[in-house]
Amino acid sequence: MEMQLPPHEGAELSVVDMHTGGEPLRVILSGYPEVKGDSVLSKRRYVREHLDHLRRVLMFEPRGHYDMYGALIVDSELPKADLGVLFMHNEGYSTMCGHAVIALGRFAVDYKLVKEPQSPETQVNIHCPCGLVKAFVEYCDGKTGGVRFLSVPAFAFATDVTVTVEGFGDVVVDISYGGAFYAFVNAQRFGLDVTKSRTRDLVDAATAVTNAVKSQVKLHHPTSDDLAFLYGTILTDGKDNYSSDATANVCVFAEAQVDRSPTGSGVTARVALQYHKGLIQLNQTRMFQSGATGSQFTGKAVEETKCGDFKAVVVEVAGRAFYTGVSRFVQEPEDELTHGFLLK
Ligand SMILES: O=C(O)[C@H]1NCC[C@@H]1O
Repeated sequence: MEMQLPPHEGAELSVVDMHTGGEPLRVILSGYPEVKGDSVLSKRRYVREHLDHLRRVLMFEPRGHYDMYGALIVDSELPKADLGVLFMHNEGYSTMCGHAVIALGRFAVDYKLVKEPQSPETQVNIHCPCGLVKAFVEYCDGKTGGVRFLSVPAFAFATDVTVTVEGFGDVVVDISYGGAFYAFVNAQRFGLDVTKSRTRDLVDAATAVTNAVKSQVKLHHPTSDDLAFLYGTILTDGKDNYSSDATANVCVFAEAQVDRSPTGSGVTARVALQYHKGLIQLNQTRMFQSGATGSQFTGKAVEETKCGDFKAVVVEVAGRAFYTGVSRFVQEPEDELTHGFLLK
């Protein structure tokens, strides 16, 4: 049987689906109108204000699901960038996404968004809303492989901050930035284990922390107000002292969305925090494991730098992404659920 749709009306959107450590990435190939704005950050504002219906179509059911994640490739204003990208999820548009950068690195080489690929690694400069991220894609005999990236300067924003969390009382959290801000807490504080507890219990605790930090701590970022918001909470196994063993964490971000991967921007922020606390040295590679799927990324601080007045580090994260398929979606005008819906 031919893989063709019967005659139909309505808009079409085509995508390539990938995953990195189990976390989906839907890369949008076509179907979006021009995204206006003279910078990636202003384009992020533009899609939020004018094109949000398309995020719902591609992220929500029946084409996506509660935990779907997407990437829209846009032009960048930076001469050094090979591409710009906007990230989307169940609640809106994030500023950084490591699992997406790992997948997009491969995608950019395979779909020829960079000039001549080089072996053993091809560099792809990806302009994310948080800034320029440099990805290095293994490339051999015409095939792409693992990806490592150097993120924007990452820094510990505040440590040992006490917040009052509904249902749990006073909780001490650390807040760190890895292209997006996260709160970090040892899951033990809630009697939970990031690798064994029910996902729902981890989500409830992490969401309560996120709500508390959002309402009780004012964040700021030295370069842009657009970056100054809490993206999520990462519950950890507390194994922050350097070890050759992996340390596990679960990231709950956006609207109680659960990352299946170890979270690239979360690993970046966590390494910055560990470095700030003197628990890891420059170029000491640590393994980070997703409590959700067991998938792993490596992370290491490679250089000291500054971000405004914050002492910061450049963090390198590495992982692997895979293709899962391609889809051509349609929106039939008679379909009353065509705009998308979510079940909580
Ligand atoms: O790997 C990351 O950084 C992302 N994964 C989903 C949530 C974060 O944006």
